Amino acid sequence: MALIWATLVVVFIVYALYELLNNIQKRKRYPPGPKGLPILGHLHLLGKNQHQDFQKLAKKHGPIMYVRLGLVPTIVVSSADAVEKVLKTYDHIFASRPYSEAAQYLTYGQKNLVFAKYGPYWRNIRKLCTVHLFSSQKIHSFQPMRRQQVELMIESLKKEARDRLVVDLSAKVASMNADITCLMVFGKKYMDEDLDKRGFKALVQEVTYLAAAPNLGDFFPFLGLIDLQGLTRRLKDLSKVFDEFLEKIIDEHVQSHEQKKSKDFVDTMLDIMQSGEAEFQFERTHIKAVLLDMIVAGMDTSSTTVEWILTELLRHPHVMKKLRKELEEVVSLERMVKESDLENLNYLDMVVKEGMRLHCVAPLVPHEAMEDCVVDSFHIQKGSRIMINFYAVQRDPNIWSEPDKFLPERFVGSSIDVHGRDFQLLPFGSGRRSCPGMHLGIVLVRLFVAQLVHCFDWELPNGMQPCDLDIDEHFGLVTSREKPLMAIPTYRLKES
Ligand code: HEM
Repeated sequence: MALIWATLVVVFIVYALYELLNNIQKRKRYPPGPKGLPILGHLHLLGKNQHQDFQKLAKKHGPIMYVRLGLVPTIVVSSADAVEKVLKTYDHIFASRPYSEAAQYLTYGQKNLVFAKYGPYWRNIRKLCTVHLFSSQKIHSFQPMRRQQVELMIESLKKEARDRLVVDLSAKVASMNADITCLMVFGKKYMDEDLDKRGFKALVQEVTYLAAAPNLGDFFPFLGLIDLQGLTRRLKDLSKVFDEFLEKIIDEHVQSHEQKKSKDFVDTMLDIMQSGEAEFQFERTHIKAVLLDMIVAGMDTSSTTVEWILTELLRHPHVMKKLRKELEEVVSLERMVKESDLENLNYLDMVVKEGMRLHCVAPLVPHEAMEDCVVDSFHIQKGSRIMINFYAVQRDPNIWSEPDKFLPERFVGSSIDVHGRDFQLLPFGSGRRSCPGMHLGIVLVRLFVAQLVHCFDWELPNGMQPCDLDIDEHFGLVTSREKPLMAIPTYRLKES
């Protein structure tokens, strides 16, 4: 009898606690959001372009919106004010990254910088990359190499101009940027075939596509093993290709390590690993994970930004003309653009800012809440995925007039820049997880755009009119043009 009473008391206490917790939860005010389905939550609302789907939903439900992706509570942030709260006021709470199958398989269990969980490992790796790759001194030291690579691209375009060939500008810029990234990080160039017959551009794009595709394994962990969509199999295949390539690079560096006078980034990381002096665990897999970051984040972002800016210049000939006039005045038709010219090109600066605003290459960036937090009186629970919709912010009609138009003049007399302090324009993010490659990215984008506009007149193929040039997007962690940008160059500088 005593046992029955004791059991009843325990059941009653458990029930009372459950009710109490439930009531506390009910009193918490969660952000508004659309009605979801049982089990799936809101996954069915996501189509090909998630940034645009979320933008439409946020117009109805507000800038801090709750959706449930399978089992994962998700907060979508879509206004400059709300982004400021997340990336500045509560940056210490939202600075982590969520688990994903992509991060798991491509980056050796989140050992890279882009997907690493917030904590001492991430802090150390970030410091290492900042000192040895992204410091102003390092960026400056690669200037002659950048000039040489840009000159090579211009020479090859001159040949194509003589033959009146239609050029795949997307591929041209991507290939030059791949060479620059390889020289900077690995100390030498690699051919497309060194990686795989599909080449750098295609494989890097596959990485950024798979990293953002809604993989059921991310939202229902037990489905990861079944891999209903076949996405995880594709991730594993990709990871094998990159792993073999990175192993080869590390082996080459180990073999030539002692004889080398000047050390590249891989040598520096090997030194740190071999010295055993790192205050954190640092082995071969960690080096491979960080190198993969540099290939993916370094190669695709800058060239995709250039691709979008050139697209808009071709769609707006009067802007192209005005930019060319500035280049003629500052640089002259006697010579190519030098990096030292860039600071004198004010209209170029506006064109680049407007291009980055309109075509945010990283439109939807995932963060993770490390603790419960209240933002704008809404409760956000620990472990929630936070999707920052930079695309929605940068096209918000409450901030930007005619937000879908390409209007560089909107920056005349404006102090807004892209460095992470102005929350209405954040192509590089802001706060702890903001882009460490920002200064390098800005130099590359400004240099490539200026050089291509200064050295060549560009004509669309098959008599296509500027207004017919499409701006269809291929959504991914980096969002590029759906189809490559094609144009015919005519060389315009005075031949010496
Ligand atoms: C125009 C060029 C670029 C753009 C628009 C861009 C944009 C971004 C954005 C939006 C983020 C995420 C910010 C956040 O989580 O809130 C990011 C992170 C990152 N970017 Fe860039 N990026 C560019 C160039 C580069 C380059 C050239 C490199 C390296 C060679 C690079 C390396 C990284 C890395 C490693 C991270 C992860 C940082 C972390 O999680 O701590 N990026 N970038």
